[in-house]
Amino acid sequence: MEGPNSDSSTLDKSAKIFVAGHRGLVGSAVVRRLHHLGFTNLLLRSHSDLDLTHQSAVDAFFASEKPQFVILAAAKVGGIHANATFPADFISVNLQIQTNVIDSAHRHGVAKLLFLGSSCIYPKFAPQPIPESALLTGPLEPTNEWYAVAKIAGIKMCQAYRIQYGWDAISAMPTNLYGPNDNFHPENSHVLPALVRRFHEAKVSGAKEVVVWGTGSPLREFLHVDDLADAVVFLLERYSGFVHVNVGSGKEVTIKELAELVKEVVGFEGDLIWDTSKPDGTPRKLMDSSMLAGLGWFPKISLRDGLVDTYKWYVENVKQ
Ligand SMILES: NC(=O)C1=CN([C@@H]2O[C@H](COP(=O)(O)OP(=O)(O)OC[C@H]3O[C@@H](n4cnc5c(N)ncnc54)[C@H](OP(=O)(O)O)[C@@H]3O)[C@@H](O)[C@H]2O)C=CC1
Ligand SMILES: C[C@H]1O[C@H](OP(=O)(O)OP(=O)(O)OC[C@H]2O[C@@H](n3cnc4c(=O)[nH]c(N)nc43)[C@H](O)[C@@H]2O)[C@@H](O)[C@@H](O)C1=O
Repeated sequence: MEGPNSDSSTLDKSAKIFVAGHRGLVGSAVVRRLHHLGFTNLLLRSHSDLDLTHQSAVDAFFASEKPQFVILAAAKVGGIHANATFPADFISVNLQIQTNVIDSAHRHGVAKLLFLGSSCIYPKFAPQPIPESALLTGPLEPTNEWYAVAKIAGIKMCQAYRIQYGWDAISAMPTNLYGPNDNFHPENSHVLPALVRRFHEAKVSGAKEVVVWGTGSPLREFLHVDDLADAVVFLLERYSGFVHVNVGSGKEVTIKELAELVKEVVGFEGDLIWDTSKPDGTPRKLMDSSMLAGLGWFPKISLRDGLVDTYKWYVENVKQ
């Protein structure tokens, strides 16, 4: 799906841009967006070619390739179950990747870096919609506090390098994302891809019911990854501020409403069963994206359209 806002791009189309994590949900969407805009000199390395937790390998990569811009979309990512089950991996891997990339990028002359965090950086009971100023004002949601602490450290590292070296490192905080190349793992993924897979498999097998986690009452804000990629390029080109920037759709739904929508889009005709032994997580996390709106960026893809697009991609690429 085409993003609308970064079309009048100002960067040189031959700029050497390293998109870290280009095979993931976000990284692949950023690559699609940059290609659409005519960028011709993208620097890409898969995880097997360059493990970003290896400091010396990352440093050698930056020393030899000398990218001009970096979009840091490589991370250890997962849904509520993965975050709560593998806390050591989520804090350790993320701290290593972002520390290695940010520090090497600075030392080897990268002009600008964009770090991707997440809405989970905010306190569990932050004011709604959540402004950027809510950072570090209260306790985090326990299911993802390890991941959140790493992401907060990433924001602070960008700010520290800006203060000490005048280096142009910025941070974007997306809300819950979905789209092509998402992780559709049955347990470790986020809710939207998990439900796409579960409803699709139930439809194909003729199952009478589908189990959905929690009570269905938590509210979540979803943004299609093509909108996010558009915002990322927009910020890379037009924002050089100290404060991290929220990137949301401004629209929230309950998990129950989401499950009903996925059921309808997939075409499953059975019942929903709620497994209340599973955690709900944060009750609500609607971002206040007025700072980004003030810069002139707005999302374009509705949840229904984005879900139809994602299900089509899933059927064509993941399941027969
Ligand atoms: N998905 C979401 O809902 C949200 C995501 N974000 C943020 O967006 C960013 C990207 O997330 P997303 O695209 O969803 O995640 P994905 O898991 O889809 O992609 C992450 C990418 O990083 C790569 N990667 C992981 N570890 C390493 C490593 N050690 N060395 C090199 N590459 C590595 C992965 O490769 P491989 O698969 O081979 O390991 C993968 O290509 C993250 O910073 C995340 O916090 C923010 C808010 C919401
Ligand atoms: C983006 C954000 O994502 C994570 O936070 P989260 O928003 O809680 O993520 P989630 O998508 O996994 O769950 C959303 C809600 O949905 C419910 N739910 C129902 N059924 C399924 C289900 O089948 N799978 C999952 N995963 N959740 C389900 C689930 O119980 C919860 O109430 C962070 O850890 C962190 O990674 C982060 O930053």
